[in-house]
Amino acid sequence: MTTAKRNLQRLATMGESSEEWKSSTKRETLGSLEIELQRLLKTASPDEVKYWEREFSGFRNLFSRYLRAKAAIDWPKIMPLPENAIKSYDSLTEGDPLTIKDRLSKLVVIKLNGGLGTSMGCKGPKSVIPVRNDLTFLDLTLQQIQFLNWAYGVNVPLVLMNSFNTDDDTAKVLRKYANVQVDVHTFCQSRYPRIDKETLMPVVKDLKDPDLENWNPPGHGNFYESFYNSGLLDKFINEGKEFCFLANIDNLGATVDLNILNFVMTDESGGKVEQPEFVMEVTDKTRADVKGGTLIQYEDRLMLLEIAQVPKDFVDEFKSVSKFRIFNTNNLWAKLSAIKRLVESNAIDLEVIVNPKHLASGLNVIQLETAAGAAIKNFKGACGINVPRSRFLPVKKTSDLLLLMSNLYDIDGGNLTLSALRSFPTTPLVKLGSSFDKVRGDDVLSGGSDIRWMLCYLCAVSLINNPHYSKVTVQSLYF
Ligand SMILES: Cc1cn([C@H]2C[C@H](O)[C@@H](COP(=O)(O)OP(=O)(O)O[C@H]3O[C@H](CO)[C@@H](O)[C@H](O)[C@H]3O)O2)c(=O)[nH]c1=O
Repeated sequence: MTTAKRNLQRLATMGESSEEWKSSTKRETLGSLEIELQRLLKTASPDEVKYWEREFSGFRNLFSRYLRAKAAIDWPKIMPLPENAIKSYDSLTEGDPLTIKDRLSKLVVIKLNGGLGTSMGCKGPKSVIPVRNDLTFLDLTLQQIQFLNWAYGVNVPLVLMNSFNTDDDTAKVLRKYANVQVDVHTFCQSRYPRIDKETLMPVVKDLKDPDLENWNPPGHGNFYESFYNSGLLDKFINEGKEFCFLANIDNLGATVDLNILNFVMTDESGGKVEQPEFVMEVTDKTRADVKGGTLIQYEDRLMLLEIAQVPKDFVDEFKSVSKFRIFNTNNLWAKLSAIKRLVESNAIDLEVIVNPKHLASGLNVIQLETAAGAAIKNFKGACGINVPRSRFLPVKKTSDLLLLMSNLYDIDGGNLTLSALRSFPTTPLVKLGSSFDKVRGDDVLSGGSDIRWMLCYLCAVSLINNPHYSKVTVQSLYF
């Protein structure tokens, strides 16, 4: 009798729920996966065997957590956040001005640079899309750090976590920063096999097959392990660095904040309160914040809840701003020695997010991912800080980009601030028709811009400058 038939029989006789059924069949898959991974390893070129062994060890770990995990979050178990879970940003101070330099010298800035510009119709890394005056996310990020280093006479390094999708292109682009006064380091996150949705086995059959469709970067939660494996974590600890500030490269509001830096590095309680090893910057949720994550209290712990983990029936409730009032900006501060301790003891236990995809070949696959903020529950004394919206300027769609392209924001030293000429403290809600989904039709690395997009931009700039408009809706333009 086949495994599937045996399971069917068990289901009929034991009256198992469909969730239990799914879990039990998944568990039986682990053995088959092991055989498949061993077979795949034999197809690796001899000089890459060690690399693949390490990647598969991480993948095996993630896959078995996926098999062990309960299928969905138990919605009624979500509790209101405890009172002290989220600190108010206004309660923080910069601390002693004479020691700011000392604190900055113990900081490392890390930007998550594994994402592509595909959602805005671009090939290549998202970070090389021009935002303003032909300056890209990467240019502006470097300007921000260079400005900080000049202002305080320090040398805060910038680390980029690339993925196999962005590593080569980023390396090419980085050459142009040879004269910039910022120490830039890069490392590449893991590369895990995409899984056939039906068989739950890796799609790839030969490790020499160059087709990148067979692989996925396993989410930014992979940061902790990959940073450790890169050797950079140890290097920075040995140099006396204490904290890292980690953020999405597509959030230009994620600059180094001296108040939060002082909060994580200074024990003002004289040892009475446990110092936070981890801080998540959250912000008041708006109706624009539909995709992403929020902090919840679950099974007596703080937990990041991502939209992908929300059962279908509760998605509207999750998106509402009444029950879930705050939003994870993904600006995270983590103590380097704590990352080392947790990785070495295999104690970073991130919820597995299952991301279904449909490949060009027609195959339905799943990719397993984790989110960096989910580690909040593993660090000691972790908390959230409710930061002003100016620290969260995400660019996920061309409509977000339009705001940053327009003169709604002033730029100084790579930092964006809302123009004083704007009569409202809020930004306009921009809705663009589908003809403006793409930044440009060609490769972002090769330059050249899309004329329709530029016209739309010019039109919107004039709307934004008019204080009577709080909404910009451009469905289509004819010319
Ligand atoms: C999946 C993945 C992403 N990235 C990079 C690309 C982006 O710069 C950054 C965020 O990735 P996204 O896939 O866009 O994640 P996003 O949907 O924005 O969600 C994150 O950021 C949101 C705020 O924008 C938070 O509310 C969510 O809790 C958090 O998970 O991380 C990587 O470097 N590696 C990856 O594997």
